[in-house]
Amino acid sequence: MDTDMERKVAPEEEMREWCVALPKVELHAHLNGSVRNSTLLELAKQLGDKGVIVFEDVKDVIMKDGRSLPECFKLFDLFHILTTDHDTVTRIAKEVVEDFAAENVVYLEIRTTPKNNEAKGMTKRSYMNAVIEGLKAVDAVDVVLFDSKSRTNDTLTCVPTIELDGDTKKKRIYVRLLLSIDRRETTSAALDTVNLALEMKDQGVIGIDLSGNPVVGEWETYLPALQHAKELGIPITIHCGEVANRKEIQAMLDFCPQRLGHVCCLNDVEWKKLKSLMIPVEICLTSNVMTGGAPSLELHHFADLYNAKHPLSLCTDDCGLFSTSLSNEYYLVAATFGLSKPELFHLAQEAVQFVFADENVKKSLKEVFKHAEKRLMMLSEIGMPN
Ligand SMILES: CNc1ncnc2c1ncn2[C@@H]1O[C@H](COP(=O)(O)O)[C@@H](O)[C@H]1O
Ligand SMILES: [Zn+2]
Repeated sequence: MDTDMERKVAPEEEMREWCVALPKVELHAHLNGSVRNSTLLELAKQLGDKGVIVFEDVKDVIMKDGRSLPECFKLFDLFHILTTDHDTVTRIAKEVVEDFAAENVVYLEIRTTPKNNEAKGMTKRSYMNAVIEGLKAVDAVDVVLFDSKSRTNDTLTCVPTIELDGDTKKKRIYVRLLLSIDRRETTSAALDTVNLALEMKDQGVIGIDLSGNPVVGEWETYLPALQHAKELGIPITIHCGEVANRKEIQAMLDFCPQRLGHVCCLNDVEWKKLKSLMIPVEICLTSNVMTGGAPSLELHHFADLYNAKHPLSLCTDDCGLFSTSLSNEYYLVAATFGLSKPELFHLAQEAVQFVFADENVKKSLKEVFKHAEKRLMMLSEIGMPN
């Protein structure tokens, strides 16, 4: 029988563990799509007991495997019923950060749609305050939420604290917020969100996202708000090409945001244009395969972009909804496309370049990776690519 010292680990299992140990940067994660199933079930049970929903129906929906794109958006409406009060928003924000930190995400941009809900006395501002309260309530890890220019002592003296071999130091995770404009919103509501992002830039809000059901709404509706954000110097990321809307994909590429999410349904001309513009892409493998944006993992456009050395970063999109994790997304890349550990490390490290946070944070993150590289090399005697 194996002793602990001689523990034999299957290569697949060893690779999974290595992907967890790898420090990672998450740039595309929706708050309400990243909620733990156990929390959703608990919230559903409470609302079921109050007679607001039928628990058994909701339970089946939450636990179902595989979701089409239209089903996802039905589910989000349900999630929003479950999570829409200030205390619950605070709770899920706290848990989501804890979960990402637990798998060695060292920098997290979490995006969420600020919500008005008169019945709950909620404004977009109070919703965001509840999110921030959740981030501050995290105790298990050290959350760094502000830019060094707006607060002192937060980022300049970062000591990397990736724990791979039983150190007892607290882990550190940088967290920044992106405010999402939902495609159902009006121009004026979208402008409110951009103005809120400006107002909250000293509180960890560093960017704008355009998301929501891709078959709903018109590009022209959000353009004034996105233009406004651009003029204010607020970085922007856009969900692009989840469906084949030629006119919109063209307009999004012409707008040239700092980053794009998904880029699934681009035709040859659009694909060439994306590559020539070198806009960094947030790649969401599991999400795209589950919602039909990519035919399979093997045929996912990751391979084309990766081989072309296009700037990209692996992301989860909605780790709760799609039952994945960022470590799993790295594992899938290794298992599907045959990337080696040094290549995976390089991929994770490169994502630092595309974060919306300031240069001090980037510098600290580079240190984190430098430090981790030595440890990961010790862990599996790997060499890094030149
Ligand atoms: C699957 N692909 C996707 N495509 C487009 N938008 C998505 C999305 N996944 C999530 N969202 C957007 O994020 C919201 C949930 O988080 P928040 O309430 O903002 O925290 C959804 O309502 C949708 O607008
Ligand atoms: Zn998304």
